[in-house]
Amino acid sequence: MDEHDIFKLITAGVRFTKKPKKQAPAKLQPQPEVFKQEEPVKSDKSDEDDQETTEFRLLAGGSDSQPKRKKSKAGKAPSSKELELQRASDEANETRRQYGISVLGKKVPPPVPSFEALTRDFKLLPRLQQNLLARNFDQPTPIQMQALPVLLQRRALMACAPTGSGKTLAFLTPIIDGLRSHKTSGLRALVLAPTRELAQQIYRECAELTRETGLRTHFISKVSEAKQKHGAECKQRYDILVSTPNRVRFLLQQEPPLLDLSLVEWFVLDEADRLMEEGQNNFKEQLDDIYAACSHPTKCVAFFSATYTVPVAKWALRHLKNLVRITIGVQNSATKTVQQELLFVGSESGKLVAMRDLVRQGLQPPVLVFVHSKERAKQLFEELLYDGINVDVIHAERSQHQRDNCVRAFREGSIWVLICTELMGRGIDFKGVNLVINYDFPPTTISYIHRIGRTGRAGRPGRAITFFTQEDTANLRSIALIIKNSGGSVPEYMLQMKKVRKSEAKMRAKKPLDREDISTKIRPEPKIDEIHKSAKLKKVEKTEKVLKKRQGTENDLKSKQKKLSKIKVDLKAVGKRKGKGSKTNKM
Ligand SMILES: Nc1ncnc2c1ncn2[C@@H]1O[C@H](COP(=O)(O)OP(=O)(O)OP(=O)(O)O)[C@@H](O)[C@H]1O
Repeated sequence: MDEHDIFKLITAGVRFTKKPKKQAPAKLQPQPEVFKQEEPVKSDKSDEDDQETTEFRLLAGGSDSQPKRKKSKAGKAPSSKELELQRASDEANETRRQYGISVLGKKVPPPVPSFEALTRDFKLLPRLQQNLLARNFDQPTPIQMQALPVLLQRRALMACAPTGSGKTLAFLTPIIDGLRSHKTSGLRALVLAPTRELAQQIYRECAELTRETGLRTHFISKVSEAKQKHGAECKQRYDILVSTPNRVRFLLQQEPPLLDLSLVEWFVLDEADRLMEEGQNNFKEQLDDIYAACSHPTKCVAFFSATYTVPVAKWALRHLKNLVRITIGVQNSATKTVQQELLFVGSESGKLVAMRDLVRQGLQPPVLVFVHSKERAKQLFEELLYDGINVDVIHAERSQHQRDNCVRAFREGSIWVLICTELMGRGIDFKGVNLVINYDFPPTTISYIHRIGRTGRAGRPGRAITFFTQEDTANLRSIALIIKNSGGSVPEYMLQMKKVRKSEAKMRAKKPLDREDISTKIRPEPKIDEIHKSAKLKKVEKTEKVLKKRQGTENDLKSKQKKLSKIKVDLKAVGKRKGKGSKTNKM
């Protein structure tokens, strides 16, 4: 079995043989036969769910789009046309079952089993055909098999397929085929991704696929450059724009706007669930403005991700006409090509010991290491650099130039270990990453699925090690379940742990644990007055809580709270001046 065979098998996900209705629990059943566009997606109350917004559902291969067998009138034999339709539909469903493809929607076109069938049936642009052939891919992946014909028919699509299963090609090919040749009218396709690195990667793939088609693709690297590229005086118009939402919105907000999106026929969101997240520092608001500016009445809208949340599905069902939903394998699950391990390291300082142990045993580069903040990324970088490891670090505080260099060096193999934050957790396709280390426990299962998906891509095997301490046990059960569901083994006690309340899981996702610094430096013992002050601060906070609960006049409460917060600010200022001196580290 070669790499490609493994890829096909793995990305096809789990297959289920149809069981009689009585035996299968309701939540494991495929979707109902008739597709109801208006019906909101309900959150499955499955045990695995540790987040309010996460939808875990096992979907059987097959389709609700299957034409129902017409009863022949008064025993009349079906016509040859009817028989032909039935045969085609049975064949499509068999392919779907074989590759773990589930579809929801009306009249979903059959999956295309080969690139030859695709080019023949859809008469793909000849130059695009050649560019696809040049990639030397033997066969479309399951998501490509089903998403390509759907998008080539310009249907609205919400697609969910495992990490590293070729979703990028699944949306770029129909865009390029749909646009065909360059037009000077302006932008006709917009692809949005949550990070600059991912947008740049999509742009590079688009540049390869559009080679010699005449189509012009642009990636907004610097907004300052965008004025010349897109402003009114710009003569050379682009056909496809790949960007992050904030850059696009910035250009739309200029007076006069530097972007005209009224001709956009293709609107694609990669990592759609991340882009649609609401709340502070999220993209949803920007996306609303951008979507409103894409006023073309018949634009094709497509959402892609390896994970989906209920609000995204609800939005799609409410706003997109004639929507098709595709799921490959089990929704919101980790890719099966990754061998996953959970490693108990005791305490924060135990992580450095474990890391050094792994290095001593011999790391097989390239290795990606995830931590939860830029501060921690810098700290770990210093430590590993000191150990003489060929390491670099990437986080939002580094300049664009530094980030680009870092990504390039890691791709080229001159950097062996790359420390990163959530910034690199999604979408980035580093070829051949052998190992992902979750130095800091991922804040959510969704984050875990994406982080470990940086390895084990395109059918290659990968390995992921997740460190956990006593403090991380709250989310341990849900991640252990993800590992179990993707074929890995985990100790039984982890699965028996208490389920975290949704509110707590949500809070943890928003506010990760306050962890001890990563350092082997010996720190001075805290001075007595500092200990005293931190105890006093705790007391103040406690009193504040009690006051909030207590009934009393509002004014009284407010003035007391004012006094307390002043004391708190003063104490914090003292604490800050003393800095990290109060922390101890045992290493
Ligand atoms: N048909 C194919 N056969 C083999 N490899 C493929 C095929 N299509 C794409 N690939 C390769 O698979 C790798 C992963 O593709 P891609 O980055 O599109 O994955 P993805 O599904 O978007 O992953 P993620 O969810 O992590 O963003 C890429 O290196 C790509 O070149």
